[in-house]
Formats: sequence, C-alpha cells, structure tokens
Amino acid sequence: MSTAPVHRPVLRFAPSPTGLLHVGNARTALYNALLARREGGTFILRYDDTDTARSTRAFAEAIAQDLAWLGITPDRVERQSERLALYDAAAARLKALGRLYPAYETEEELETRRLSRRRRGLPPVYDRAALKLTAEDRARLEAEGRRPHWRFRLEGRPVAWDDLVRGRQSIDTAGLSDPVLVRADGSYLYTFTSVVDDIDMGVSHVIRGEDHVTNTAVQIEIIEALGGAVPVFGHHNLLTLPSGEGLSKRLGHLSLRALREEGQEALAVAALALFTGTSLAVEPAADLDALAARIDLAAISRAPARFDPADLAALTAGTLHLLPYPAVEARLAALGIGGGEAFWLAVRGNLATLKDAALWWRVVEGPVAPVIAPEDADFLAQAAALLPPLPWTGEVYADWLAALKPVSGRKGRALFHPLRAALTGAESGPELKALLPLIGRERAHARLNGAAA
Ligand SMILES: Nc1ncnc2c1ncn2[C@@H]1O[C@H](COP(=O)(O)OP(=O)(O)OP(=O)(O)O)[C@@H](O)[C@H]1O
Repeated sequence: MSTAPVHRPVLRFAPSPTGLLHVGNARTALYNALLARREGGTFILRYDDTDTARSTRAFAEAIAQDLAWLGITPDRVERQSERLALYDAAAARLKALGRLYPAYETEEELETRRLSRRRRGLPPVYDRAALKLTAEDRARLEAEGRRPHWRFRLEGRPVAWDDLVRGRQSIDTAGLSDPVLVRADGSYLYTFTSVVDDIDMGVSHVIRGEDHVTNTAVQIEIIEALGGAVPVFGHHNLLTLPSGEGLSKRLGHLSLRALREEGQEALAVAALALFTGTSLAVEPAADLDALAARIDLAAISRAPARFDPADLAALTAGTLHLLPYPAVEARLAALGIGGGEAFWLAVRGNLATLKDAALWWRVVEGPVAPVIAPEDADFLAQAAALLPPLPWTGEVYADWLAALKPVSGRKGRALFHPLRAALTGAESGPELKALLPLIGRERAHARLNGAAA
C-alpha cells in the first residue's frame, strides 16, 4: 500500500447481513482481506447489523460461509449489535461537544422543506432549523409526544484526503445536510457506528466502494470531532450487471452462492471480482497469495465496471488447470473420486468445472464401452497383445507405442485415435500417456479387445 508506513495495517469488511453477498461485495472483502494478508496485518469482519428489522443471523452465517468459500478467514469477527454501549458513550461525547443536536422534524416536514428550497433554487439540504430551537421549544415538542433524532453539526469546510484509488479528494461539507446519526427510536446509523468502531479497532485503512465517497468527508469530520486518528481511505469503482444495472444484496444479484452452485471456482470468481475494471489483466491464479501479490489500488479505474459471468467459465477452467492436487484433494474425495495426484494431474487440463473430474474417473474405473471401428479391430487386438507386462513402472505408454508402431505400420492419427476410442470410449480427453497407467493393464487389455471393462 502506498501510504505512510503502518507496520501492521488493520482492515475490515463491514457488510450488513441483509442478503447474500454479491460479487461487488466480494470485491470489497477481497481487497481488504488480501491487502491485510499481504502486508501482515489484521482483517476484521464486522457485521453492520444495527438495522434489526432487516438484519438476520442466517444472512450473517451465510456471509461467513461465502467468505470462507472465497478463502477468507477473518482474524476477528464483530457484531455492531453487541457494541451499543460504545456508541452510547461516543454519542454522549459529541452531545457534550455541541456537535450532536436534537431535531424534531418528521419525514413529511423535511420533504416539504426540501421541495420549497428546490422551488427557490436552493440546494435541498437541511436548513438547521433545529439548531435555533430554545429549551422551551424543545420541551413543548416533547410534550406533544415527539422524540428527537440527532444530527451531527458539520463544520462546513473542505475536507480533503489522499485516496489510494482516486488520488486527492476534496469535498466541501458546507454543501451537505447535517447527517442524522441517531434515529428517533435511539438506534444508530452506519455513518456513526462504523466511525466509532474504526477508531476503537484501530482500523488503519478503509477500502470500500465509491458509493461511500461523500460519506467519507462526513466521517472524517466525525472522527476528528471524536479525537480519533483518520484512517487512509481508498474507494474502488462499483461492479454492475452486464446490463450496467447496479448490484444489490437485497435483490440477490450475482450472489457468490449462486456462482458456487454453478460450479465456478472460488479463485476464478475472486480474480474476476478483483481485476475487472482495472488496468490489470484478469488471469487465473493458483492461490490467493498470487492474487494478493497482483493487487494495485492505483490500477483501479474510476468508471463502474461490468461483471460478466460469461467470462467466468474460461477463468474457472483456467484456474482448475493450475490447481495443485492438495488444493482439490478433499473436494475430489467428497465427489468419490480417487486416483490421487496422478489422476488429478492427468485430467485437470480437460475440466470445465471440478465436477467433470467424475466423468474421467469413470473412464479410469470403468466400465467403459470401447468404441472400435471394424477396420481397427485387428490392430487393437495386436495392441492388446503388445501391452507391456506387469509391473507397470516407468514409461509404459512410450514402451508400448515403440513396440506397436513397427508391427502395425501405423502412425499419427491412425495409430492414436483407435487406441483412445477403445481405451476411453471418447473422441478426445486427457493424454493417454497419463491415463493408461491409471486404467491399468487388465482393463486396458479387455477394452482393446472390445469388452466393456
Ligand atoms: N456493486 C458493488 N461493487 C463493488 N462494491 C460494492 C458494490 N455494492 C456494494 N459494495 C461494497 O460492499 C460493501 C458492503 O456494503 P453493503 O453491505 O452496504 O452492501 P450493498 O450490496 O451495498 O447492500 P444492499 O444491497 O443490502 O443495500 C461496501 O463497502 C460497499 O461499498
């Protein structure tokens, strides 16, 4: 990270548990988790679950599972719903400083005022009428049964920061409404809780979507009012559907869950989520460290980027072709596929999804119905007779061909294709050199002689 030296950066991902994570959320999670990993820092998963009406435990669990699928294991997990005392204390501090003030307008009153300001050519920002209320005014309103919500009094000044993605940013908070930090029912808004937590948890870098840029100016003012250290910010572009439409957790767009169920590889989804909309090539990688090594926040473009699931198929295949056996061992076992490393190395280059390995495992294990053209039957019987004797060690396939070529007089396709069709029952597939030892002498012998085995 191109910032002032921070020895052990602290980063976080703060989703609301209100739906399944989509690839845009994954982009944010991955940038934070992988930068923490690369820089020897800490990665916090913090559920933004103060909105109790929409947040659920089940979605929180699904988020943890989907992150785990991507290979992300947080160093620390926190729930904002369990940290209310901290927010109460911070709100009390802001009130004591005169930076948090009660306001009593209803949503309808605010809307009427916004409309009237617009008609007069004024920006539709909050007019701070509540700041002029006297103690008697407030007592009268409360006697009417009104409960205040609480607004943060912005200083109304240019707030600038060096954004890791967007460069120098400056937003004049004079053009913004004083944000509501506490609702009338006493619940807190994300703008506030995330700042209080970032200070408390020592978050050093906040990487998030550019939907938060304006928020950042407001949040810097709040952090400064609370006497906290302002973290380094980076706002990446947002991912959209191929149509250009924005993604929503609540609407279930491009969820990690659905991509996983389709058989896409997590590392392929991660590569696409990280590098779509950057000047870097979207390439498959064999592990998260390889992806982390390539991250460059300055290479992220400013415009929203379309995430095209059609690109995933090639990336998933490309990823499988790179994966070493230990990375898939448990998944192959769960699919009932044996054959060990030799099998994996033989077939990985022919897979579109991992499940396809089962097809090749069936070819190895049998029974396979050999495909034999009548004109090849004698040649194949000859090939069966020339199969090297057991034990099969060393270059079985090369030895076999060396014996078969001169006696059959065949070469090229006329030699290889009938062998493949008889041994595998298929027109194409992994190299016979690698498959033959896995098929074994007994099955190979039977298949070359036309028997299903
Ligand atoms: N389309 C997107 N592309 C990239 N990042 C995104 C996208 N949408 C949200 N994010 C980022 O994901 C993180 C978590 O955000 P949040 O939980 O609010 O998700 P959301 O998808 O915006 O939510 P919802 O659809 O529930 O309003 C934020 O840092 C946000 O910037």
